Amino acid sequence: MNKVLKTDICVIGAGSGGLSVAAGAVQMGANVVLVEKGRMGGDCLNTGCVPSKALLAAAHAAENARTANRFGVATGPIEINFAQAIEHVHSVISGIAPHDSVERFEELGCIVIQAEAHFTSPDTLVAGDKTIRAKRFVIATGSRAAVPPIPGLETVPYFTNENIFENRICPEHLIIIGGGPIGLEMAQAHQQLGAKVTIVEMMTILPKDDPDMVSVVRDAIKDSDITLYENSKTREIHPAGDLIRVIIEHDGIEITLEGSHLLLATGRRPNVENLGLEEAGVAFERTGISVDTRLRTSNRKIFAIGDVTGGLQFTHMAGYDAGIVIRNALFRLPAKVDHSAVPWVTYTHPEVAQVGMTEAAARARHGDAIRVVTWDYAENDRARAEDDTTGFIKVITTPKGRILGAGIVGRQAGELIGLWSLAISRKMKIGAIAGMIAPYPTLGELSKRVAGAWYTPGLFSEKTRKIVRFLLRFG
Ligand SMILES: Cc1cc2nc3c(=O)[nH]c(=O)nc-3n(C[C@H](O)[C@H](O)[C@H](O)COP(=O)(O)OP(=O)(O)OC[C@H]3O[C@@H](n4cnc5c(N)ncnc54)[C@H](O)[C@@H]3O)c2cc1C
Ligand SMILES: NC(=O)c1ccc[n+]([C@@H]2O[C@H](COP(=O)([O-])OP(=O)(O)OC[C@H]3O[C@@H](n4cnc5c(N)ncnc54)[C@H](O)[C@@H]3O)[C@@H](O)[C@H]2O)c1
Repeated sequence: MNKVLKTDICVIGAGSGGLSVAAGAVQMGANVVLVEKGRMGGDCLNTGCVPSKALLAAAHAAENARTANRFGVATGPIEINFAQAIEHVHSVISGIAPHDSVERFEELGCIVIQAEAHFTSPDTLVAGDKTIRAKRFVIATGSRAAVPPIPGLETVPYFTNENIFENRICPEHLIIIGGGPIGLEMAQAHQQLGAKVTIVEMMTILPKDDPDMVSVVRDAIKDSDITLYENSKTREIHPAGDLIRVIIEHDGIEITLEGSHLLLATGRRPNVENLGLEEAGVAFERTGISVDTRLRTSNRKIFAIGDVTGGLQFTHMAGYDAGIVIRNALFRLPAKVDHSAVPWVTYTHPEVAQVGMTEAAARARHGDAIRVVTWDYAENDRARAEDDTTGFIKVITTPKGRILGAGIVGRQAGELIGLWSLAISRKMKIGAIAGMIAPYPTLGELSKRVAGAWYTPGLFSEKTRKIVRFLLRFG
């Protein structure tokens, strides 16, 4: 008979969420069992954030070399070794992997089981030849690429995020279905590394972001050699000799595309299958495991975090969820999730970053009782010096200046959004940002200037002029 392992916390899935719970809980004195069926580090390390940003870094190097001429730097024709770019991707993964490894987690004091786990009852999990009983379980099994029901798809080879970073030959023509963050980041990475790229999106690109910002990204994509079809239905897919034929409907017209490779980037499905969720009494839907604001499932001793809950699918959210679970499970504090200051960034060129409410969300909640201020990169001296003046920052406040949301499209938008995340989470008013001293010349000045713009109508008004003239009478 299996030996039963008894523990305080059992975590299923060693990705961004599961590793954060395990590392935090064990270092705070809990006994922790961590179960992982695949590679330690999950999607983010192996097939998500890390490889995609590493590939983008290689692509940016190519693009910078290609455009260096405008600074008077001649590079001559550039040569791209795609396989070497992929080597760079894998060396970055290998560099980070020890931090997420079995060895490190065992050293921290966790028992790590490398097997697929499933519940057999509300308080029992089986993983390989081990049976685990835990005071609390945490399901952090993540998500996988959703495969849309396109007729003929099964007749051709295709990439998803799971295998594209294994491809060492630059695609001659990469057709990408889906214009969300994965589709756009991979489109630019491959185009800048030498591939011809076509994107087919059934709605509009980046549908979760502010349309004003998205239109700046759309212009950049159209200015590059990427072909973009929005509002287009993919009708069918066939092999065509060595090529892949994709038939789409765009503006009522049938268009036939032929590519050497195909990437599906059409969203995610939560990993809820074969987990024994019914046996555990854990309710779930197609979109993910249902959780309350404390991330408890319908079985109060089982929590679910990260992508498997189908919420905001980002590494930093899986990490944030982990903190909520630790407070609930270890300290018995009724900590609840607060999504009012969640940032996200899409690493296109230009980057798009958002935190808090978009303008549309703020209008839906507050009607016209909001103020919207913007400031252009073209007015920023650092952006001019670096010859990258595309983009703007937009901030949404209440009439009294409480910050509701901020969006940035442009160079380093992801680095700039942190200030606004802090401001919203600390419920700061826009005056705090306007009063900050920003070093010159930095892109950070964009934040100060947009906050200053909030005061411009009042500051340079007839009323202010009258007050100043009155005060000047006294010497
Ligand atoms: C191409 C791409 C780029 C991305 N870029 C970014 C980015 O730039 N920034 C960002 O914030 N987010 C990004 N994301 C999203 C990010 O990767 C996910 O939000 C994050 O990995 C979710 O973490 P998780 O812990 O919920 O799941 P995962 O990291 O997927 O981990 C789940 C783990 O559970 C294991 N598992 C599943 N079922 C079982 C089982 N039954 N038994 C045992 N183990 C099991 C899996 O093997 C996996 O290792 C990107 C995603 C993709 C695909
Ligand atoms: N920079 C980042 O933080 C980053 C990067 C990549 C991924 N991610 C995370 O991973 C998630 C998944 O990314 P994603 O881009 O796959 O998903 P997504 O859901 O964000 O976007 C998928 C896109 O595909 C389109 N689509 C769906 N079915 C289609 C079809 N049959 N034909 C044409 N278009 C279709 C959708 O309209 C949508 O625009 C993201 O939502 C995000 O949470 C984050």
